[in-house]
Amino acid sequence: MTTLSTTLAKRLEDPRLFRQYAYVNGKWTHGEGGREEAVYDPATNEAIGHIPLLEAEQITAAVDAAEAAFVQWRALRADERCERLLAWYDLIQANREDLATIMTLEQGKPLPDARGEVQYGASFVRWFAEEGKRTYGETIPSHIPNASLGTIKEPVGIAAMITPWNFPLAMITRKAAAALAAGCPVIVKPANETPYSALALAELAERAGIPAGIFNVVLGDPAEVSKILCAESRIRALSFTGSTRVGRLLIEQSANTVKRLSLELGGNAPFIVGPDMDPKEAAFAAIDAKFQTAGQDCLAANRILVHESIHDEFVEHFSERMAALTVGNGLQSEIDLGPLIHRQAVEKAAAIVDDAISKGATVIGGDQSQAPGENFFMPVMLTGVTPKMKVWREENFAPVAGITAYSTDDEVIEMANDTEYGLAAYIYTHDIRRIWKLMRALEYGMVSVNSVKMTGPPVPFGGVKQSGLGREGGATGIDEYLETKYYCLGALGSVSGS
Ligand SMILES: NC(=O)c1ccc[n+]([C@@H]2O[C@H](COP(=O)([O-])OP(=O)(O)OC[C@H]3O[C@@H](n4cnc5c(N)ncnc54)[C@H](O)[C@@H]3O)[C@@H](O)[C@H]2O)c1
Ligand SMILES: N[C@@H](CC=O)C(=O)O
Repeated sequence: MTTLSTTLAKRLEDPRLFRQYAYVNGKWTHGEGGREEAVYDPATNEAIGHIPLLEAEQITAAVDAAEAAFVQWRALRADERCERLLAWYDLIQANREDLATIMTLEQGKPLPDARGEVQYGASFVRWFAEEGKRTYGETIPSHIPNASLGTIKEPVGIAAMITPWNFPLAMITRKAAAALAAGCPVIVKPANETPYSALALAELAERAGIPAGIFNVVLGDPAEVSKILCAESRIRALSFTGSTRVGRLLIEQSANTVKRLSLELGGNAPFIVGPDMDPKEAAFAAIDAKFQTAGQDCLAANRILVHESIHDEFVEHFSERMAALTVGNGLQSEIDLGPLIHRQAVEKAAAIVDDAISKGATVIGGDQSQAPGENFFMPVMLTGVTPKMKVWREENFAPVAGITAYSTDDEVIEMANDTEYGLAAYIYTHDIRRIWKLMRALEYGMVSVNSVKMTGPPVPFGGVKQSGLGREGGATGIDEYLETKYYCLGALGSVSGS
């Protein structure tokens, strides 16, 4: 019998990249209790394969393995770890097409976007391979007679990572490469919706010579596994990307073991368009900022705030462009939007649209009878949105664009900041004074001016308020996995100028 999993394996140049096991201590592992879960292609709702749900002792075994492997991994020179990470980078690049196919099948995003994510994910591996060589300590001018003072950087210890389904590969590499370069072993718990990208990364890590126990992928019931990871005192750092709801839970669960926490949580990005903008140019940029990954992006423009003087023209261009977007199976060519991750996401999007309409918003587009399958959601634009509506307050994570008009800069600042979130904001205007005023006043970790693209390895990615803690990427991303050890070398005799 041909199943979709044999079909998936056949689609790959290297079928060994498709693994249906967890990966612990360098071994492909099934669940000792026999529990399994199916993984579905969101475009067709067909099962692509299964994953084992590990038992509690198996999660603890991953921690044992990481603890044992840590001794040698941290003892390697930074340039030796760099070589292994660069080998991993090369293998990710060499297998880009297979990795993209796996991603499209489990996540649904169009194949060109999946290829882009593989490239994006790989770029963090290369970045941190090099950054690992620059984890400098410092020399401190001494205030203690005959002493030398300074700091050295040391790996924090075992790092656990819990990652989401919307970027199944890059959200792992941005964390794991930083931790590995710092000398930490890693235990990844990917989203159950998209485990196969993580497992393919494990296969490639093994081939790259990353030792057993250093890169582990555990699978299981998310709440069960996370509880064990949080309670485990040998895990010193926990890095999570996902919803603010689960982020809060992990803070609570990690309190007893006082872990280093990095949290990349939800967003509710405002997209502000100034009165000087060409409405067509701004509308096309807003389309890109809203609809990538079918709106399932923490950076997606959630509230589009357009100056009243160009609002109507903006809306016209936006709706024209939105109507031209193609929705379908990401494996087909010329698709702009794939499916949402599952039926609940479609139901949530529909509820947000209904709520807005019931509170007075005007709806354009979104004829759901045209949806090419159960998990698809046709793009919708809502105008006249207000703070009372869910589309304003909640991250919709769907192709639902909420638009409203404003009249002054002060008003739009207040509107933009009227949320518990603070991840990313967009400003479109060429007026330098307005840019500076808005950029400084917006309570967001990242502000992008006249550019939809803002991310990449060299930048500190992260949010303020309830969008999270810490930064990933950039010159400081590796610090999430390093401890600063201060030393005082005393009784050195007379140390001149110490
Ligand atoms: N800030 C960022 O960098 C960033 C990037 C990507 C996604 N996100 C956010 O992620 C969210 C969407 O992703 P999602 O739906 O996968 O988020 P989610 O919080 O539901 O899941 C994220 C991870 O947590 C696990 N999880 C789910 N329930 C859990 C529980 N009760 N206890 C412990 N772990 C649990 C999931 O299995 C998954 O691995 C959005 O809010 C989005 O903004 C943020
Ligand atoms: N697009 C984001 C992921 C958020 O969902 C990124 O680039 O990190």
